Amino acid sequence: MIIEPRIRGFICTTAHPQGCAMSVHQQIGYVSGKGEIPGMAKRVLVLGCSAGYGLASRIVATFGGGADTVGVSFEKSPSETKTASAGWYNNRAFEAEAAKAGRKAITLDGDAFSDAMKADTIKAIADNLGQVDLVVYSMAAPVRTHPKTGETFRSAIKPLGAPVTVKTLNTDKGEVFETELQPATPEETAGTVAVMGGEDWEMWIAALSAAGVLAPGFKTLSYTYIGSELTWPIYWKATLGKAKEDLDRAAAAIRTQHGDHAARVVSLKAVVTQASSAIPVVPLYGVVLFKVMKEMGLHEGCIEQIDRLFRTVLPGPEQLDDAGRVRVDDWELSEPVQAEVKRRWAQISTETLPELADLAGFRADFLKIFGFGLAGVDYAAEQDPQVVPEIA
Ligand SMILES: NC(=O)c1ccc[n+]([C@@H]2O[C@H](COP(=O)([O-])OP(=O)(O)OC[C@H]3O[C@@H](n4cnc5c(N)ncnc54)[C@H](O)[C@@H]3O)[C@@H](O)[C@H]2O)c1
Repeated sequence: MIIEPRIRGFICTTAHPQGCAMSVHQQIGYVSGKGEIPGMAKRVLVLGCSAGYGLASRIVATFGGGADTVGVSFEKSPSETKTASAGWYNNRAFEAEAAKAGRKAITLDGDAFSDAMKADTIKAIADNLGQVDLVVYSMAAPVRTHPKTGETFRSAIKPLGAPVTVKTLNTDKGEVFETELQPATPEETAGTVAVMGGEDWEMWIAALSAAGVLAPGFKTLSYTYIGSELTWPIYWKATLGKAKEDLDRAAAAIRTQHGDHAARVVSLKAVVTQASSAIPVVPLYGVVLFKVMKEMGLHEGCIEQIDRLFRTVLPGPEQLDDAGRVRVDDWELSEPVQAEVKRRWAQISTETLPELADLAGFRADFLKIFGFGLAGVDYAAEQDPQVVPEIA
């Protein structure tokens, strides 16, 4: 079949197998081109391994650090007539490239919040890697069924306390408009913390530790977003921020149990992923930010951020913020970048968008998540949705 993008709001319901393979291949090329990262963990577990920051972490671990990996994600497999989700293709492409490089890559697909997936993962680690030295927690999910109580929680992307009026962007139409967002109820806030907070991360570390598959001196990282005050009303000072604050609590609890260096929350920059595209305000902030950072020569996507995290930031002298977090959002939040973003933000409208922001770049990045718009892929060619072609 000929596979084309089918976009519904902020998701694309199709994915291109060869395009996803090309995207993985290009990210591997970026990391390999920078050479080896000395001293990196050699046995790595990535939770949320199939897309965005988790996929980038797995790629950097294997192709920068020479690591064997176990990855966990929740993706949809293909049928004869339907494409898989992009992450499923990414996983197959990653496994093939890792095998070619002589590295182990075992991927488990299913609900990482469940006890069953934790047990399967422990077995996969014990059978294939023995233990892990690094656990990356890079999950972004809309719902979580609690493994002990069976209760299902949903995250809500809402402000706290009072309604807020914010500028946002319809990325399909290229229209900037104001919208009023209603505040979360206490239950919605608690639900968001239950889904995106630190409890599941702690449960993973407890389960891995009890099973004896964490190597002595292991480290675990969980990713957060703090961002600038332009996005705070819907992010950092909103339901998602409450969930992310809970990661800081969880990191401290893991450190108390496993040592001062065992757990860190890492604050990353805004990038285009499936998770971030769904948050109001963030795409508008993103299109302005990307244009400014590109003009200043500071732009990074997932792979550039995560490569910098493992190659430069973590091996360097430890620099933590007041809450004990590692910061790789330093370029995004630097004074010159934020001053210019804020100047443009005050002027942003549907009319000024083409001049002040990079909507075309955002749209291209969004399509790339699903394997569309990559150079070197023949989109007019027939594809078998059940086959991920190898990129030579
Ligand atoms: N995107 C950004 O701009 C940004 C910025 C800073 C920090 N972060 C953080 O990075 C982390 C990853 O976000 P992303 O944007 O890369 O997300 P993403 O949507 O690209 O990837 C999410 C991953 O989670 C997996 N997943 C979702 N539900 C699952 C489940 N129940 N079981 C197993 N796997 C599941 C998906 O399969 C996928 O691998 C999040 O903590 C996010 O807050 C993102």
